[in-house]
Amino acid sequence: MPKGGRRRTSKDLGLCGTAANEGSRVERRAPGKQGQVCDELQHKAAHVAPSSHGGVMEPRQVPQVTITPEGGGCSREMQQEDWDDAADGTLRRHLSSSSISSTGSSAVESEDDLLSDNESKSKGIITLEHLVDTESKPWWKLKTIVHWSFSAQRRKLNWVQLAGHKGNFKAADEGTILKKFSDNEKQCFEEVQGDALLPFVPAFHGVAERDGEFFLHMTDLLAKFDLPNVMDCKMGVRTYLEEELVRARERPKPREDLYKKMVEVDETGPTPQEHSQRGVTKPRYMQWRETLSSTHNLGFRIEGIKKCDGTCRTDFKKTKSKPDVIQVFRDFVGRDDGIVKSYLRRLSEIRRALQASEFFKRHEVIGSSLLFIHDHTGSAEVWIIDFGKTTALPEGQTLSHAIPWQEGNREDGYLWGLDNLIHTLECVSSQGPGEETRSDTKEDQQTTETGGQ
Ligand SMILES: Nc1ncnc2c1ncn2[C@@H]1O[C@H](COP(=O)(O)OP(=O)(O)OP(=O)(O)O)[C@@H](O)[C@H]1O
Ligand SMILES: O=P(O)(O)O[C@@H]1[C@H](O)[C@H](O)[C@@H](OP(=O)(O)O)[C@H](OP(=O)(O)O)[C@H]1O
Repeated sequence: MPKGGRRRTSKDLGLCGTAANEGSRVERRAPGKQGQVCDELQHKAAHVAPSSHGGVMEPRQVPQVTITPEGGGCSREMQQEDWDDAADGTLRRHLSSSSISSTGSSAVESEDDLLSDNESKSKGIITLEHLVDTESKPWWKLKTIVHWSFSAQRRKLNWVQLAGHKGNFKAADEGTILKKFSDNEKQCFEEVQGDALLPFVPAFHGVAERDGEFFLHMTDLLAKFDLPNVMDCKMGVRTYLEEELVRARERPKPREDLYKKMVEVDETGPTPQEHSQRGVTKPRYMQWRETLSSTHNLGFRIEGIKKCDGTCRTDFKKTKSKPDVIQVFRDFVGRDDGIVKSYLRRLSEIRRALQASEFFKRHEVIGSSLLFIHDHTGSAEVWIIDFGKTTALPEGQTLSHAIPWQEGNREDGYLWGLDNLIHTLECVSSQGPGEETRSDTKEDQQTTETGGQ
């Protein structure tokens, strides 16, 4: 979740050349090389792309993406089947303007851009549309195909960013991705080395530089899956930092973008004053999001789901009640009880690890997600991602992660949310909820003190 700001230099980051420490190793790719790699990839793609006419793809074989009318831009990457569809030249896809590879514009853009997320995070189911007619666009304008060598294609076709900020991710070497640098997140990655949580967070490969910008280099959790189903659940009862609350109180800064997002979902959301100023403060928006979704009543919320059939949904802002959440989970896992069991096992392991973790005890974990991934082979995993807003507590202070938040105590409700999440999945399982969780999780058990912004 690193925010805009100016570009970081290695000096800003306190990095000098290649540090000995693996955690702070900076990889560099020479500026200009990317263009060359891109050209090579274009060249290769032109020769390996499935085509009935020698090496070069014909315009009519180019897949694009369609967002259904109710939709905005769902984060969406090309899927394997898209490629297959492209091969027989029968499908055509349109892509929302905010999404990656939207316009079929110049192929000069970086291949990495194909991993970028779109502007709006939600709302659309992507569908295929059969090609009736063809537009003749030169193949070199169609960046959806020309960027990847065949070996790299499969992984990239699988990749999806379900939540978070646009453009935060880039492709990297086989099985890895780059996330925009945040000092806070880097520190967290370094601190979990040696902690009980290590087996549950993506492997961290250090800091990487691309064309003067810095990134956290980490394992791509989707890489080893075959057409994965992916779900992002944001954990905790609170999604903003206490310091954001304090700042907004001291210097309230109503934001129009947040006001617009609020009105888009619920016209009656803003107060009369917010309507007249056409702005809401960040904590106010975040609290509204929390109470509208299941963050407040369950301690987690669903941010997005991508299924193996290529459909992608991030329109869960109002998915709040336990039965509604259970229904979404049920749909996500299909009727596969084996997958549910694997997820439950993994969640129990994560729970044990959290309880044993020194890192967890000493950090306020805000905005972090659990990423659920499974595929048709029966493989199912859950990973802890996004430490962008995970903050160390003052020396000597620890959190229970299970008691209600009151301003000042910095509790995040993570464990309470995890128990509710486990209970939700148990309800999805054919065996129903177990005794243990049934007794200690209850919807709406936690009340939070918002401090009102
Ligand atoms: N290591 C990873 N492997 C595969 N996919 C990942 C990985 N990390 C993140 N993602 C994808 O990217 C999305 C956003 O990740 P993340 O939450 O880290 O981004 P962010 O920009 O910090 O989000 P936010 O703005 O909510 O804090 C996830 O929902 C997931 O789809
Ligand atoms: O999910 P929505 O409704 O799109 O709302 C965004 C979401 O809650 C992000 O977590 C938050 O970023 P942080 O977690 O980094 O605070 C972002 O704040 P931002 O607009 O200030 O980036 C919100 O706009």
